[in-house]
Amino acid sequence: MKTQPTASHFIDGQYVEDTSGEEIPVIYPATGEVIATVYSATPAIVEQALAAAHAAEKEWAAMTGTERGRILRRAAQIMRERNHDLSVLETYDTGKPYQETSVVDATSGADSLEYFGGLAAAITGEHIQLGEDFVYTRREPLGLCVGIGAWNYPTQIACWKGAPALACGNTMVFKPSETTPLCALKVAEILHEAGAPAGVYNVIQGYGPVGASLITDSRVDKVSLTGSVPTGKKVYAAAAEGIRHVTMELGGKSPLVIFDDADIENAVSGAILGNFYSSGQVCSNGTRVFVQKGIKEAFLTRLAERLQGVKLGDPQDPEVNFGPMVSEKQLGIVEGYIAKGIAEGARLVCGGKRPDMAGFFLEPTVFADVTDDMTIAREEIFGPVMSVLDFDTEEEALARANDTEFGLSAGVFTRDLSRAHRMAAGFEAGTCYINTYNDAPVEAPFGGSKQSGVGRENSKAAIEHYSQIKGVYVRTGDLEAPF
Ligand SMILES: NC(=O)c1ccc[n+]([C@@H]2O[C@H](COP(=O)([O-])OP(=O)(O)OC[C@H]3O[C@@H](n4cnc5c(N)ncnc54)[C@H](O)[C@@H]3O)[C@@H](O)[C@H]2O)c1
Ligand SMILES: C[N+](C)(C)CCCC=O
Repeated sequence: MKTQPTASHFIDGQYVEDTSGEEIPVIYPATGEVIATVYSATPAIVEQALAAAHAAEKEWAAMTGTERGRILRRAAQIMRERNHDLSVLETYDTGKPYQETSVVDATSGADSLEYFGGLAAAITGEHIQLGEDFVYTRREPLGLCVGIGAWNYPTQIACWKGAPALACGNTMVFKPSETTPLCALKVAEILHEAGAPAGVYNVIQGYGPVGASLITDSRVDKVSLTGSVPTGKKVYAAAAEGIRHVTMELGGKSPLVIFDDADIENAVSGAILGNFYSSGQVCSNGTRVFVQKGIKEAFLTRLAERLQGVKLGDPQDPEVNFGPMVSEKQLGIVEGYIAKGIAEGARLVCGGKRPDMAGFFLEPTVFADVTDDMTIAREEIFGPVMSVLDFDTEEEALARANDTEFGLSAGVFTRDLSRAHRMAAGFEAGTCYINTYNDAPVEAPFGGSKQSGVGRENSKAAIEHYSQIKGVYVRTGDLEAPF
Protein backbone atom coordinates (compact mmCIF):
# COMPACT_ATOMS: atom_id res chain seq x y z
CA MET A 1 0.00 0.00 0.00
CA LYS A 2 1.11 3.55 -0.77
CA THR A 3 1.53 5.25 2.62
CA GLN A 4 2.91 8.59 1.40
CA PRO A 5 -0.11 10.93 1.22
CA THR A 6 -0.74 13.13 -1.81
CA ALA A 7 0.26 16.12 0.31
CA SER A 8 0.56 17.05 4.00
CA HIS A 9 -2.63 19.09 4.37
CA PHE A 10 -6.20 19.00 3.10
CA ILE A 11 -7.59 22.53 2.84
CA ASP A 12 -10.58 24.00 1.04
CA GLY A 13 -11.42 20.73 -0.68
CA GLN A 14 -7.95 19.85 -1.92
CA TYR A 15 -4.55 18.53 -0.94
CA VAL A 16 -2.05 21.31 -0.22
CA GLU A 17 1.71 21.05 0.24
CA ASP A 18 4.26 23.43 1.73
CA THR A 19 7.62 21.75 2.24
CA SER A 20 9.04 24.78 4.02
CA GLY A 21 7.39 23.53 7.23
CA GLU A 22 9.24 21.31 9.72
CA GLU A 23 9.61 17.74 8.47
CA ILE A 24 7.50 15.12 10.28
CA PRO A 25 8.69 11.57 9.59
CA VAL A 26 5.96 8.95 9.81
CA ILE A 27 7.40 5.82 11.39
CA TYR A 28 5.85 2.35 11.16
CA PRO A 29 5.99 1.22 14.80
CA ALA A 30 6.35 -2.46 13.89
CA THR A 31 9.67 -1.94 12.09
CA GLY A 32 10.92 1.54 12.98
CA GLU A 33 11.04 2.38 9.24
CA VAL A 34 10.03 5.76 7.85
CA ILE A 35 6.96 5.09 5.67
CA ALA A 36 6.04 8.68 4.76
CA THR A 37 7.02 12.29 5.36
CA VAL A 38 4.70 15.20 5.96
CA TYR A 39 5.45 18.82 6.77
CA SER A 40 4.26 20.84 9.73
CA ALA A 41 1.91 23.69 8.83
CA THR A 42 3.64 27.02 8.37
CA PRO A 43 1.79 30.18 9.50
CA ALA A 44 0.67 30.59 5.87
CA ILE A 45 -0.90 27.10 5.89
CA VAL A 46 -2.59 27.75 9.24
CA GLU A 47 -4.02 30.97 7.80
CA GLN A 48 -5.18 29.20 4.64
CA ALA A 49 -7.02 26.54 6.67
CA LEU A 50 -8.69 28.99 9.05
CA ALA A 51 -9.70 31.29 6.20
CA ALA A 52 -11.20 28.36 4.26
CA ALA A 53 -13.14 27.08 7.28
CA HIS A 54 -14.34 30.59 8.11
CA ALA A 55 -15.47 31.26 4.54
CA ALA A 56 -17.39 27.95 4.42
CA GLU A 57 -19.36 28.62 7.61
CA LYS A 58 -22.37 30.48 6.18
CA GLU A 59 -23.16 28.15 3.28
CA TRP A 60 -22.81 25.01 5.41
CA ALA A 61 -24.91 26.39 8.28
CA ALA A 62 -27.60 27.51 5.82
CA MET A 63 -28.11 23.99 4.47
CA THR A 64 -30.91 21.99 6.06
CA GLY A 65 -30.02 19.32 8.57
CA THR A 66 -31.35 16.75 6.12
CA GLU A 67 -28.90 17.92 3.45
CA ARG A 68 -25.94 17.96 5.84
CA GLY A 69 -26.95 14.59 7.24
CA ARG A 70 -27.13 13.05 3.78
CA ILE A 71 -23.51 14.05 3.14
CA LEU A 72 -22.34 12.61 6.45
CA ARG A 73 -24.18 9.35 5.84
CA ARG A 74 -22.71 9.13 2.35
CA ALA A 75 -19.26 9.59 3.89
CA ALA A 76 -20.05 6.79 6.35
CA GLN A 77 -20.94 4.50 3.47
CA ILE A 78 -17.68 5.29 1.64
CA MET A 79 -15.72 4.60 4.83
CA ARG A 80 -17.38 1.22 5.20
CA GLU A 81 -16.70 0.35 1.54
CA ARG A 82 -13.01 1.25 2.03
CA ASN A 83 -12.72 -0.34 5.46
CA HIS A 84 -9.90 -2.69 4.43
CA ASP A 85 -7.63 0.02 3.00
CA LEU A 86 -8.41 2.42 5.84
CA SER A 87 -7.65 -0.29 8.38
CA VAL A 88 -4.33 -1.15 6.73
CA LEU A 89 -3.43 2.55 6.82
CA GLU A 90 -4.50 2.85 10.48
CA THR A 91 -2.22 -0.09 11.24
CA TYR A 92 0.70 1.60 9.46
CA ASP A 93 -0.03 4.89 11.25
CA THR A 94 -0.36 3.44 14.78
CA GLY A 95 1.04 -0.11 14.77
CA LYS A 96 -2.26 -1.47 16.13
CA PRO A 97 -2.99 -4.96 14.76
CA TYR A 98 -5.18 -5.22 11.65
CA GLN A 99 -7.25 -7.70 13.68
CA GLU A 100 -8.32 -4.63 15.75
CA THR A 101 -8.27 -1.85 13.19
CA SER A 102 -10.43 -3.80 10.74
CA VAL A 103 -13.31 -3.92 13.25
CA VAL A 104 -12.84 -0.80 15.36
CA ASP A 105 -11.35 2.28 13.74
CA ALA A 106 -12.87 3.18 10.37
CA THR A 107 -15.95 1.28 11.57
CA SER A 108 -16.28 3.49 14.62
CA GLY A 109 -15.65 6.58 12.46
CA ALA A 110 -18.38 5.47 10.06
CA ASP A 111 -20.76 4.81 12.96
CA SER A 112 -20.18 8.36 14.12
CA LEU A 113 -20.78 9.87 10.67
CA GLU A 114 -23.89 7.74 10.24
CA TYR A 115 -25.29 8.48 13.71
CA PHE A 116 -24.78 12.26 13.58
CA GLY A 117 -25.83 12.27 9.92
CA GLY A 118 -29.08 10.67 11.06
CA LEU A 119 -29.50 13.14 13.90
CA ALA A 120 -28.73 16.28 11.88
CA ALA A 121 -32.30 16.87 10.74
CA ALA A 122 -33.60 16.49 14.28
CA ILE A 123 -31.41 19.23 15.76
CA THR A 124 -34.17 21.71 16.50
CA GLY A 125 -35.24 24.32 19.01
CA GLU A 126 -38.44 24.35 21.06
CA HIS A 127 -41.55 26.42 21.51
CA ILE A 128 -42.44 27.81 24.95
CA GLN A 129 -45.96 29.28 25.25
CA LEU A 130 -46.25 32.22 27.70
CA GLY A 131 -49.95 33.12 27.68
CA GLU A 132 -50.54 34.97 24.40
CA ASP A 133 -46.81 35.42 23.93
CA PHE A 134 -44.26 32.76 23.26
CA VAL A 135 -40.57 32.09 23.09
CA TYR A 136 -38.97 29.89 20.51
CA THR A 137 -35.42 28.66 20.63
CA ARG A 138 -33.05 28.14 17.77
CA ARG A 139 -30.24 25.63 18.11
CA GLU A 140 -27.43 27.26 16.18
CA PRO A 141 -23.91 26.17 15.26
CA LEU A 142 -20.97 27.60 17.20
CA GLY A 143 -19.07 28.48 14.03
CA LEU A 144 -15.48 27.42 13.41
CA CYS A 145 -14.34 24.46 15.51
CA VAL A 146 -10.75 23.34 15.97
CA GLY A 147 -10.14 19.63 16.62
CA ILE A 148 -6.80 18.43 18.01
CA GLY A 149 -6.15 14.70 18.17
CA ALA A 150 -4.09 12.14 20.09
CA TRP A 151 -2.24 9.31 18.32
CA ASN A 152 -4.01 6.22 19.58
CA TYR A 153 -7.22 6.39 17.49
CA PRO A 154 -6.49 8.78 14.59
CA THR A 155 -9.47 7.91 12.38
CA GLN A 156 -11.91 7.60 15.26
CA ILE A 157 -10.87 10.89 16.84
CA ALA A 158 -11.08 12.77 13.51
CA CYS A 159 -14.65 11.45 13.08
CA TRP A 160 -15.82 11.68 16.70
CA LYS A 161 -15.06 15.42 16.53
CA GLY A 162 -15.91 16.08 12.90
CA ALA A 163 -19.26 14.27 12.68
CA PRO A 164 -21.13 16.10 15.49
CA ALA A 165 -19.47 19.41 14.58
CA LEU A 166 -20.56 19.18 10.95
CA ALA A 167 -24.02 17.81 11.80
CA CYS A 168 -24.66 20.95 13.87
CA GLY A 169 -23.60 23.19 10.97
CA ASN A 170 -20.07 24.07 12.10
CA THR A 171 -16.90 23.90 10.04
CA MET A 172 -13.66 22.34 11.30
CA VAL A 173 -9.90 22.60 11.15
CA PHE A 174 -8.50 19.34 12.51
CA LYS A 175 -4.88 18.83 13.56
CA PRO A 176 -3.98 15.17 14.06
CA SER A 177 -1.18 14.08 16.34
CA GLU A 178 2.26 14.52 14.76
CA THR A 179 2.86 10.83 15.59
CA THR A 180 -0.03 9.60 13.40
CA PRO A 181 -0.71 12.16 10.66
CA LEU A 182 -2.01 9.89 7.87
CA CYS A 183 -5.56 8.76 8.68
CA ALA A 184 -7.27 12.13 9.22
CA LEU A 185 -6.35 13.12 5.65
CA LYS A 186 -8.45 10.18 4.44
CA VAL A 187 -11.39 11.35 6.54
CA ALA A 188 -11.16 14.82 4.94
CA GLU A 189 -10.86 13.28 1.46
CA ILE A 190 -13.92 11.07 2.02
CA LEU A 191 -16.06 13.89 3.43
CA HIS A 192 -15.22 15.99 0.40
CA GLU A 193 -15.98 13.12 -1.95
CA ALA A 194 -19.33 12.63 -0.18
CA GLY A 195 -20.28 16.21 -0.99
CA ALA A 196 -19.06 18.37 1.89
CA PRO A 197 -18.42 21.80 0.38
CA ALA A 198 -14.81 22.99 0.18
CA GLY A 199 -13.55 24.36 3.49
CA VAL A 200 -16.06 22.56 5.70
CA TYR A 201 -13.54 19.99 7.01
CA ASN A 202 -9.82 20.75 6.76
CA VAL A 203 -6.78 18.89 8.08
CA ILE A 204 -3.41 20.43 8.80
CA GLN A 205 -0.34 18.77 10.26
CA GLY A 206 1.93 19.94 13.02
CA TYR A 207 3.44 19.64 16.47
CA GLY A 208 2.00 21.28 19.60
CA PRO A 209 2.76 24.88 18.58
CA VAL A 210 0.61 24.51 15.45
CA GLY A 211 -2.28 23.40 17.68
CA ALA A 212 -1.60 26.30 20.01
CA SER A 213 -1.64 28.82 17.14
CA LEU A 214 -5.09 27.60 16.05
CA ILE A 215 -6.70 28.06 19.46
CA THR A 216 -5.97 31.75 19.85
CA ASP A 217 -7.20 32.87 16.43
CA SER A 218 -10.16 35.24 16.71
CA ARG A 219 -12.15 33.28 14.08
CA VAL A 220 -12.19 30.15 16.25
CA ASP A 221 -15.29 29.49 18.37
CA LYS A 222 -14.56 26.09 19.89
CA VAL A 223 -11.66 23.77 20.60
CA SER A 224 -12.02 20.03 21.10
CA LEU A 225 -8.88 18.27 22.31
CA THR A 226 -8.14 14.61 22.78
CA GLY A 227 -4.85 14.37 24.62
CA SER A 228 -3.08 14.26 27.96
CA VAL A 229 -4.04 16.23 31.08
CA PRO A 230 -0.96 18.52 30.89
CA THR A 231 -1.81 19.47 27.28
CA GLY A 232 -5.46 19.82 28.28
CA LYS A 233 -4.55 22.40 30.93
CA LYS A 234 -2.65 24.48 28.37
CA VAL A 235 -5.36 24.24 25.72
CA TYR A 236 -8.15 24.99 28.21
CA ALA A 237 -6.27 28.06 29.48
CA ALA A 238 -5.57 29.33 25.95
CA ALA A 239 -9.23 28.83 24.97
CA ALA A 240 -10.34 30.68 28.12
CA GLU A 241 -8.50 33.80 26.94
CA GLY A 242 -11.01 34.13 24.12
CA ILE A 243 -13.96 32.60 26.12
CA ARG A 244 -14.09 29.77 23.57
CA HIS A 245 -16.13 26.62 24.04
CA VAL A 246 -14.12 23.50 24.84
CA THR A 247 -14.40 19.75 24.88
CA MET A 248 -11.53 18.06 26.72
CA GLU A 249 -11.06 14.30 26.28
CA LEU A 250 -8.06 13.67 28.51
CA GLY A 251 -6.16 10.94 30.27
CA GLY A 252 -7.12 8.51 33.00
CA LYS A 253 -6.07 5.98 35.62
CA SER A 254 -9.33 4.14 35.79
CA PRO A 255 -10.32 1.50 38.35
CA LEU A 256 -11.72 -1.93 37.56
CA VAL A 257 -13.21 -3.58 40.67
CA ILE A 258 -13.68 -7.36 40.68
CA PHE A 259 -15.72 -8.86 43.52
CA ASP A 260 -15.32 -12.48 44.63
CA ASP A 261 -18.78 -13.42 43.29
CA ALA A 262 -17.87 -12.33 39.75
CA ASP A 263 -17.74 -14.76 36.84
CA ILE A 264 -13.96 -15.06 36.81
CA GLU A 265 -13.66 -15.81 33.11
CA ASN A 266 -15.63 -12.66 32.24
CA ALA A 267 -13.64 -10.64 34.76
CA VAL A 268 -10.36 -11.79 33.23
CA SER A 269 -11.75 -10.86 29.78
CA GLY A 270 -12.66 -7.40 31.11
CA ALA A 271 -9.20 -6.92 32.57
CA ILE A 272 -7.59 -7.99 29.27
CA LEU A 273 -9.84 -5.69 27.20
CA GLY A 274 -9.25 -2.89 29.70
CA ASN A 275 -5.46 -3.19 29.72
CA PHE A 276 -4.05 -4.82 26.63
CA TYR A 277 -6.27 -3.76 23.72
CA SER A 278 -4.27 -1.43 21.42
CA SER A 279 -1.24 -2.56 23.45
CA GLY A 280 -2.65 -0.69 26.42
CA GLN A 281 -2.70 2.68 24.65
CA VAL A 282 -6.32 3.47 25.47
CA CYS A 283 -7.39 6.47 27.56
CA SER A 284 -10.23 4.68 29.34
CA ASN A 285 -8.23 1.61 30.36
CA GLY A 286 -8.95 0.11 33.78
CA THR A 287 -5.31 -0.10 34.78
CA ARG A 288 -5.93 -0.29 38.53
CA VAL A 289 -7.50 -3.72 38.86
CA PHE A 290 -8.87 -4.14 42.40
CA VAL A 291 -9.50 -7.84 43.08
CA GLN A 292 -11.26 -9.01 46.25
CA LYS A 293 -8.79 -10.94 48.37
CA GLY A 294 -10.57 -14.31 48.23
CA ILE A 295 -10.13 -14.68 44.46
CA LYS A 296 -6.88 -12.80 43.92
CA GLU A 297 -4.60 -15.77 43.27
CA ALA A 298 -7.23 -17.60 41.16
CA PHE A 299 -7.64 -14.40 39.11
CA LEU A 300 -3.87 -14.03 38.60
CA THR A 301 -3.45 -17.69 37.64
CA ARG A 302 -6.24 -17.56 35.05
CA LEU A 303 -4.96 -14.21 33.73
CA ALA A 304 -1.47 -15.63 33.24
CA GLU A 305 -2.97 -18.64 31.39
CA ARG A 306 -5.07 -16.42 29.13
CA LEU A 307 -2.03 -14.26 28.33
CA GLN A 308 -0.48 -17.33 26.69
CA GLY A 309 -2.87 -16.49 23.84
CA VAL A 310 -1.05 -13.24 23.04
CA LYS A 311 0.41 -13.26 19.53
CA LEU A 312 2.96 -10.54 18.82
CA GLY A 313 4.20 -10.00 15.29
CA ASP A 314 3.59 -8.13 12.05
CA PRO A 315 0.43 -6.13 12.90
CA GLN A 316 -0.75 -6.42 9.27
CA ASP A 317 -1.04 -10.22 9.78
CA PRO A 318 -4.69 -10.84 10.73
CA GLU A 319 -3.58 -13.61 13.13
CA VAL A 320 -1.53 -11.15 15.22
CA ASN A 321 -3.44 -9.76 18.20
CA PHE A 322 -0.84 -7.60 19.94
CA GLY A 323 1.08 -4.78 18.30
CA PRO A 324 3.98 -2.51 19.25
CA MET A 325 3.96 0.77 21.17
CA VAL A 326 3.26 3.68 18.85
CA SER A 327 6.80 5.12 19.09
CA GLU A 328 10.22 4.61 20.58
CA LYS A 329 9.46 7.54 22.92
CA GLN A 330 6.28 5.90 24.23
CA LEU A 331 8.13 2.59 24.61
CA GLY A 332 10.77 4.35 26.72
CA ILE A 333 8.10 5.98 28.92
CA VAL A 334 6.39 2.65 29.57
CA GLU A 335 9.70 0.85 30.28
CA GLY A 336 10.46 3.61 32.80
CA TYR A 337 7.21 2.86 34.63
CA ILE A 338 7.95 -0.88 34.67
CA ALA A 339 11.33 -0.15 36.25
CA LYS A 340 9.61 2.06 38.86
CA GLY A 341 7.06 -0.68 39.62
CA ILE A 342 9.88 -3.15 40.30
CA ALA A 343 11.91 -0.62 42.31
CA GLU A 344 8.90 0.30 44.48
CA GLY A 345 8.27 -3.35 45.38
CA ALA A 346 5.41 -4.50 43.12
CA ARG A 347 5.48 -8.23 42.18
CA LEU A 348 6.10 -8.73 38.45
CA VAL A 349 3.78 -11.58 37.49
CA CYS A 350 4.55 -11.63 33.78
CA GLY A 351 5.98 -9.58 30.92
CA GLY A 352 8.02 -6.46 31.53
CA LYS A 353 10.51 -7.01 28.69
CA ARG A 354 11.04 -6.04 25.08
CA PRO A 355 10.84 -9.17 22.93
CA ASP A 356 13.76 -9.88 20.63
CA MET A 357 12.26 -8.34 17.49
CA ALA A 358 12.44 -5.14 15.47
CA GLY A 359 10.01 -2.30 16.22
CA PHE A 360 8.69 -0.91 19.46
CA PHE A 361 7.21 -4.08 20.96
CA LEU A 362 6.77 -4.67 24.67
CA GLU A 363 5.34 -7.75 26.36
CA PRO A 364 1.98 -7.42 28.13
CA THR A 365 2.93 -6.83 31.74
CA VAL A 366 1.11 -7.65 34.98
CA PHE A 367 2.11 -6.43 38.43
CA ALA A 368 0.49 -7.82 41.60
CA ASP A 369 0.69 -6.66 45.25
CA VAL A 370 0.51 -3.10 44.00
CA THR A 371 -0.32 -0.51 46.67
CA ASP A 372 -2.23 2.75 46.20
CA ASP A 373 0.82 4.94 46.73
CA MET A 374 3.05 3.30 44.09
CA THR A 375 3.79 5.38 40.99
CA ILE A 376 2.34 2.69 38.71
CA ALA A 377 -0.97 2.95 40.59
CA ARG A 378 -1.14 6.73 40.46
CA GLU A 379 0.10 7.89 37.06
CA GLU A 380 -1.25 7.19 33.59
CA ILE A 381 1.22 4.82 31.89
CA PHE A 382 -0.50 4.45 28.49
CA GLY A 383 1.03 1.09 27.73
CA PRO A 384 0.39 -2.61 28.40
CA VAL A 385 0.92 -2.53 32.17
CA MET A 386 -1.79 -3.85 34.50
CA SER A 387 -1.57 -3.18 38.24
CA VAL A 388 -3.45 -5.66 40.42
CA LEU A 389 -4.38 -4.43 43.90
CA ASP A 390 -6.45 -6.30 46.49
CA PHE A 391 -9.26 -5.26 48.82
CA ASP A 392 -11.65 -6.56 51.51
CA THR A 393 -14.91 -4.58 51.42
CA GLU A 394 -17.12 -2.74 48.94
CA GLU A 395 -16.77 0.56 50.85
CA GLU A 396 -12.99 0.25 50.83
CA ALA A 397 -12.88 -0.60 47.11
CA LEU A 398 -15.05 2.39 46.17
CA ALA A 399 -13.08 4.86 48.30
CA ARG A 400 -9.77 3.65 46.86
CA ALA A 401 -11.14 3.54 43.30
CA ASN A 402 -12.10 7.22 43.61
CA ASP A 403 -8.83 8.29 45.23
CA THR A 404 -7.37 9.81 42.05
CA GLU A 405 -7.42 13.16 40.28
CA PHE A 406 -8.62 11.36 37.12
CA GLY A 407 -12.25 10.42 36.40
CA LEU A 408 -12.50 8.98 32.91
CA SER A 409 -13.89 5.47 33.35
CA ALA A 410 -14.58 2.80 35.97
CA GLY A 411 -15.79 -0.79 35.90
CA VAL A 412 -17.19 -3.41 38.22
CA PHE A 413 -17.56 -7.18 37.88
CA THR A 414 -20.06 -8.85 40.23
CA ARG A 415 -23.14 -11.08 40.04
CA ASP A 416 -24.84 -8.88 42.68
CA LEU A 417 -26.64 -6.32 40.54
CA SER A 418 -27.68 -4.11 43.49
CA ARG A 419 -24.03 -3.77 44.39
CA ALA A 420 -23.11 -3.18 40.74
CA HIS A 421 -25.50 -0.22 40.48
CA ARG A 422 -24.36 1.12 43.90
CA MET A 423 -20.78 1.05 42.63
CA ALA A 424 -21.72 2.70 39.32
CA ALA A 425 -23.51 5.48 41.23
CA GLY A 426 -20.53 5.92 43.55
CA PHE A 427 -17.77 5.95 40.93
CA GLU A 428 -16.40 9.43 40.21
CA ALA A 429 -16.06 8.78 36.48
CA GLY A 430 -17.76 9.84 33.26
CA THR A 431 -18.14 6.37 31.74
CA CYS A 432 -18.89 3.28 33.86
CA TYR A 433 -19.11 -0.39 33.01
CA ILE A 434 -20.94 -3.26 34.70
CA ASN A 435 -19.64 -6.75 33.82
CA THR A 436 -17.90 -5.43 30.69
CA TYR A 437 -15.15 -2.95 29.85
CA ASN A 438 -14.24 -0.38 27.18
CA ASP A 439 -17.34 -0.62 25.00
CA ALA A 440 -17.80 2.76 23.30
CA PRO A 441 -20.84 2.69 21.00
CA VAL A 442 -21.68 6.00 19.32
CA GLU A 443 -25.14 5.97 20.93
CA ALA A 444 -23.64 6.30 24.43
CA PRO A 445 -21.93 9.40 25.89
CA PHE A 446 -18.16 9.13 26.30
CA GLY A 447 -15.99 11.46 28.36
CA GLY A 448 -14.46 12.18 31.70
CA SER A 449 -15.07 13.94 34.99
CA LYS A 450 -12.52 15.49 37.37
CA GLN A 451 -9.24 16.11 35.51
CA SER A 452 -10.12 13.62 32.76
CA GLY A 453 -12.24 16.06 30.88
CA VAL A 454 -14.98 18.48 30.12
CA GLY A 455 -17.91 17.76 27.83
CA ARG A 456 -18.97 14.52 26.16
CA GLU A 457 -18.41 12.95 22.77
CA ASN A 458 -20.89 10.65 21.02
CA SER A 459 -24.62 10.33 21.70
CA LYS A 460 -27.13 13.17 21.73
CA ALA A 461 -25.00 14.78 24.46
CA ALA A 462 -22.37 15.79 21.87
CA ILE A 463 -24.92 18.04 20.17
CA GLU A 464 -24.94 20.20 23.32
CA HIS A 465 -21.22 20.74 22.90
CA TYR A 466 -21.27 21.74 19.22
CA SER A 467 -24.28 24.07 19.23
CA GLN A 468 -25.74 26.92 21.22
CA ILE A 469 -29.31 27.95 22.03
CA LYS A 470 -30.75 31.30 21.07
CA GLY A 471 -34.04 32.28 22.70
CA VAL A 472 -36.43 34.53 20.76
CA TYR A 473 -39.24 36.26 22.71
CA VAL A 474 -42.30 37.07 20.60
CA ARG A 475 -45.01 39.45 21.88
CA THR A 476 -48.34 39.13 20.09
CA GLY A 477 -50.22 42.05 21.66
CA ASP A 478 -49.47 45.72 22.39
CA LEU A 479 -46.43 46.59 24.42
CA GLU A 480 -46.82 48.75 27.56
CA ALA A 481 -44.03 51.01 28.82
CA PRO A 482 -43.81 53.23 31.96
CA PHE A 483 -43.63 56.43 29.97
N1 LIG B 1 -10.35 10.90 26.87
C1 LIG B 1 -10.18 10.48 25.63
O1 LIG B 1 -11.13 10.31 24.86
C2 LIG B 1 -8.80 10.19 25.11
C3 LIG B 1 -8.67 9.43 23.94
C4 LIG B 1 -7.38 9.14 23.47
C5 LIG B 1 -6.26 9.59 24.16
N2 LIG B 1 -6.41 10.35 25.27
C6 LIG B 1 -5.24 10.79 26.03
O2 LIG B 1 -4.23 11.28 25.13
C7 LIG B 1 -2.95 11.06 25.70
C8 LIG B 1 -2.05 10.41 24.67
O3 LIG B 1 -2.02 11.13 23.50
P1 LIG B 1 -0.84 12.17 23.14
O4 LIG B 1 0.44 11.67 23.69
O5 LIG B 1 -0.97 12.44 21.69
O6 LIG B 1 -1.29 13.46 23.95
P2 LIG B 1 -0.64 14.91 23.94
O7 LIG B 1 -1.35 15.68 24.98
O8 LIG B 1 0.82 14.86 23.98
O9 LIG B 1 -1.00 15.49 22.48
C9 LIG B 1 -2.34 15.57 22.03
C10 LIG B 1 -2.42 16.57 20.89
O10 LIG B 1 -2.22 17.88 21.39
C11 LIG B 1 -1.26 18.57 20.59
N3 LIG B 1 -0.63 19.58 21.45
C12 LIG B 1 0.43 19.44 22.26
N4 LIG B 1 0.69 20.60 22.90
C13 LIG B 1 -0.25 21.48 22.50
C14 LIG B 1 -0.54 22.84 22.82
N5 LIG B 1 0.19 23.52 23.70
N6 LIG B 1 -1.58 23.44 22.22
C15 LIG B 1 -2.36 22.75 21.34
N7 LIG B 1 -2.13 21.48 20.99
C16 LIG B 1 -1.10 20.84 21.57
C17 LIG B 1 -0.36 17.47 20.08
O11 LIG B 1 0.36 17.91 18.95
C18 LIG B 1 -1.38 16.38 19.78
O12 LIG B 1 -1.99 16.60 18.54
C19 LIG B 1 -3.18 10.20 26.92
O13 LIG B 1 -3.13 10.99 28.08
C20 LIG B 1 -4.57 9.66 26.71
O14 LIG B 1 -5.23 9.27 27.88
C21 LIG B 1 -7.66 10.65 25.76
C1 LIG C 1 -13.15 2.80 21.86
N1 LIG C 1 -12.19 2.76 22.95
C2 LIG C 1 -11.40 1.54 22.82
C3 LIG C 1 -12.90 2.72 24.22
C4 LIG C 1 -11.29 3.87 22.87
C5 LIG C 1 -11.85 5.20 23.19
C6 LIG C 1 -10.83 6.31 23.01
C7 LIG C 1 -9.75 6.28 24.02
O1 LIG C 1 -8.57 6.18 23.85
